[in-house]
Amino acid sequence: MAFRRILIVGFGTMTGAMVDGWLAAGSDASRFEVCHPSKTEVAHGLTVHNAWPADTYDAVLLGVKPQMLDDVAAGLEPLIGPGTVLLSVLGGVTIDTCKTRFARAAGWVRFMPNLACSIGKSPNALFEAGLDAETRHAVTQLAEEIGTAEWLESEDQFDLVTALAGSGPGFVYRFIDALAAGATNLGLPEQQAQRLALAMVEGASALAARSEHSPAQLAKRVASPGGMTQKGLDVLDDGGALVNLLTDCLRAARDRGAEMAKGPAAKG
Ligand SMILES: NC(=O)C1=CN([C@@H]2O[C@H](COP(=O)(O)OP(=O)(O)OC[C@H]3O[C@@H](n4cnc5c(N)ncnc54)[C@H](O)[C@@H]3O)[C@@H](O)[C@H]2O)C=CC1
Ligand SMILES: O=C(O)[C@@H]1CCC=N1
Repeated sequence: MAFRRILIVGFGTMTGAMVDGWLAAGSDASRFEVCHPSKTEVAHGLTVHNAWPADTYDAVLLGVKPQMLDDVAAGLEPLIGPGTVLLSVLGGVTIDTCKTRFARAAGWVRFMPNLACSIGKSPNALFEAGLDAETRHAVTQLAEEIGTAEWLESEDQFDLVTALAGSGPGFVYRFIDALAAGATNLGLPEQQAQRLALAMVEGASALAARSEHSPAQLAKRVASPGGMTQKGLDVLDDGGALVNLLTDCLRAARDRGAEMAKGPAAKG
């Protein structure tokens, strides 16, 4: 079985990037429909419904902001019967919350992509409840069309995985900016620093992805003993500075997910 008809509720940055990826991977635009109360057109000429459609779909992809869940849940529920799987990309919204809102669904999936799905490079974290083996396979296929499928067998680590793989691009973009800002602080023209930082990260990550060496080994291959790179690495490694900073960063993002899961009052 494959998901042939998917209704998207909340067609924004994230679900738009997912559709870009699915279309690039060969899906036909007719596979997707969008439900939005005010939009008349969306990218790629997908069909837009301004009211809840009286139709059935293999899957509903929920992509509104988490704070908007209860604004759409009551209207959407009648569309999600025993033939429809609920796929949610909402950060900090648990499977139990999805089950409560859409109790009759064929199954519930937390599907955590990142924006690189638009180029087929998203590590997609997945957690499900209620799926049979065939439907779980269909979700795996859907994820693999836009990157990789990483199933979690327990929801406990979902917020941490979201912080790492979903929010991660935000942290990497900040790192690229910071590299460029550092070089600018030291005298390089800003535009040139940004160009070099971005091209360097692109090349370094592409190489790491296809190298037989781990990132730790690659760092050693760059650093000549007593040379320039080692001096720079010593700054990052001093007292575990970089690891500590990134642990704090991931902890803050992860814990925000748990806070959001407690309910609308916690959603800032
Ligand atoms: N942006 C990212 O990199 C990632 C976002 N996510 C999740 O994706 C979800 C959406 O985030 P973004 O795409 O960044 O936000 P966004 O603001 O770009 O998208 C939300 C969309 O929902 C639409 N919307 C609002 N009310 C609606 C309604 N009543 N009916 C139908 N559509 C409605 C908005 O017009 C907008 O297009 C969030 O829950 C977030 O946690 C998950 C992973 C990564
Ligand atoms: O910032 C957020 O809450 C969402 C979840 C992962 C990426 N964006």
